[in-house]
Amino acid sequence: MTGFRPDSTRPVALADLATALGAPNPGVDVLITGVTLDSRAVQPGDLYAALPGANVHGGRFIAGAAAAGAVAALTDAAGADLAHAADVQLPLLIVEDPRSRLGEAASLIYANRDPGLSLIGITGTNGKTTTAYLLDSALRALGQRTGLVGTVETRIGERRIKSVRTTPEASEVHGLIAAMREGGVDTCVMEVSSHALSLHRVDGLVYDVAVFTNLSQDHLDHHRTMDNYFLAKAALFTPQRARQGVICVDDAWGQRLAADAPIPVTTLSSTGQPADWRLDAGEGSEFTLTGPAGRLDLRSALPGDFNRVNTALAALTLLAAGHGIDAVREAVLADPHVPGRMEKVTANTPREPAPLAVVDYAHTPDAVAAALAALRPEAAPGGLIVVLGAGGDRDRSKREAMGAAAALGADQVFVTDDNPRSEDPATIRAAVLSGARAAGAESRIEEVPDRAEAIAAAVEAAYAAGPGSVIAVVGKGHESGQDIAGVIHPFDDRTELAAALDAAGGSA
Ligand SMILES: CC(=O)N[C@H]1[C@@H](OP(=O)(O)OP(=O)(O)OC[C@H]2O[C@@H](n3ccc(=O)[nH]c3=O)[C@H](O)[C@@H]2O)O[C@H](CO)[C@@H](O)[C@@H]1O[C@H](C)C(=O)N[C@@H](C)C(=O)N[C@H](CCC(=O)O)C(=O)O
Ligand SMILES: Nc1ncnc2c1ncn2[C@@H]1O[C@H](COP(=O)(O)OP(=O)(O)OP(=O)(O)O)[C@@H](O)[C@H]1O
Ligand SMILES: N[C@H](CCC[C@H](N)C(=O)O)C(=O)O
Ligand SMILES: [Mg+2]
Repeated sequence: MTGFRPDSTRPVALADLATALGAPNPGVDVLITGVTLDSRAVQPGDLYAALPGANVHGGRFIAGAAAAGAVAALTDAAGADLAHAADVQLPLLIVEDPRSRLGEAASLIYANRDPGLSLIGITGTNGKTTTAYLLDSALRALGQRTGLVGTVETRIGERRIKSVRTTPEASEVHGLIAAMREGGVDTCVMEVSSHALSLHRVDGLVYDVAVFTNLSQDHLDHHRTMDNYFLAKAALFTPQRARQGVICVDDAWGQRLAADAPIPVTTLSSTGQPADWRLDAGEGSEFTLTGPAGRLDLRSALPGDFNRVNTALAALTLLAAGHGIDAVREAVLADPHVPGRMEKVTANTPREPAPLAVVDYAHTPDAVAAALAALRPEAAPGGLIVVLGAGGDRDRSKREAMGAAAALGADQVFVTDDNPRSEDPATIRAAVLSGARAAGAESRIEEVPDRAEAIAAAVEAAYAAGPGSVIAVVGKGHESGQDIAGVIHPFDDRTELAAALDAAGGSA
């Protein structure tokens, strides 16, 4: 749960909601003031959406929801059967696919047909969080009050709360937009995951600008094929969901999206593909953007070619949203802080010469390759050392490729645990290791199950490699816990890395 709900609501009569959803009217005169799909989060006056799930049918919790103050439930026939079997008296709105109606219901309940603020939605496999922070920082530099919804946190102006998922469920998303309107937010920047699109989490919202970063392997556990994964993302670039698009056409998926999108789009290329805007890399982190509205000389605050692209996408999104080119140039140069993405970590008492130590969120094969390529120029004469694992209960087929990308991109690889979740950690490591071993020499690859020990071993290896060495701890970025068998153990790569650097300093 995000924990944000609007303070005031405009109650909706159950009969009106039934009409809007095309559900039979239960004939009970109640007013609805909120909505949730989690019985544990019900507040008095709520509609409880009892949805069928992968583990359980929400219909099982209708009694609990009623006890907590829900005044009606939205469900399907199976949910209604469960409610009747439990002798629950709550009025029911029964529709065929309640998940697909939740956005519409929430939009009505939270009066979001006209949200009263600008909405920017960012999708793509990698770069959503980074681009969202870049945009948020630039919008604030432009004097706007901003809202942010994404992997790291949800923010309304200065109020912030840690995120559980990248894009919350429709009931929360709509509650958030209403709370942002109340809080005087001018623009909300939202990461829109492919899960969100395929699971109807952003139904009922129309983005002023939709942004596409890139597509590469991830989440095939959910989408099965890259084509389905692409189509889930492409659904954002339709008139029902967005007024216009900003699309990076560096990969073939972006090119396909730009060619097929039934909305106006602005394209960007950093690789020489035909596009409206061309990105030319300059010295260090500098680059120029050249396109129909002129030329922009910009600089990326974060290392890596890909961060030039993210910065360029942020700039083009602001132009698309109607900001002038001079204002955009200034705003994009405002220094953003992006937690856990290419974030430098330093020791309190470093033993000099200290290695460059970076925490990054790369958890796909493409991102691991991109992050290591970004750090390669820094790694001389010492080596580039990477620490990584892969998450459990997620796409299994990316693990070998992540290991291979690590062995190809780094000189030394420490394979460790990420969030094993319900899976056997050794099995996950074995997949990462086999990919690494297939791509690199055995002597450069080591398995250290405990993540803190792996980080400490990487620090020792960096000192052994000598001056100019680099350590990249990737996969968990901003995360503050490690999920092992459903228990979240406090763990922050940045803290562990700083502690390991300090310990190495102390041992000098
Ligand atoms: C595949 C997926 O996204 N599943 C989501 C889905 O699960 P589900 O429908 O199968 O849920 P279930 O456990 O069977 O329960 C059924 C229903 O009963 C409800 N329930 C359950 C128990 C209870 O006591 N009371 C109650 O009301 C649940 O809220 C749910 O609506 O609905 C649940 C409730 O909202 C989500 O928690 C769950 O997300 C799971 C935990 C998840 O991890 N999703 C990840 C993969 C995800 O969404 N990731 C994306 C992409 C990340 C990125 O690349 O950035 C994200 O946006 O974060
Ligand atoms: N434009 C990009 N192209 C390729 N790799 C990128 C790009 N931007 C960031 N990365 C890499 O991907 C990692 C994840 O970036 P970020 O958190 O911004 O993406 P995300 O799309 O929000 O990911 P998630 O879906 O997990 O929330 C970064 O830490 C970096 O290694
Ligand atoms: N939003 C991504 C985050 C993955 C981060 C990584 N640390 C992992 O646990 O796999 C997901 O839910 O797939
Ligand atoms: Mg993200």
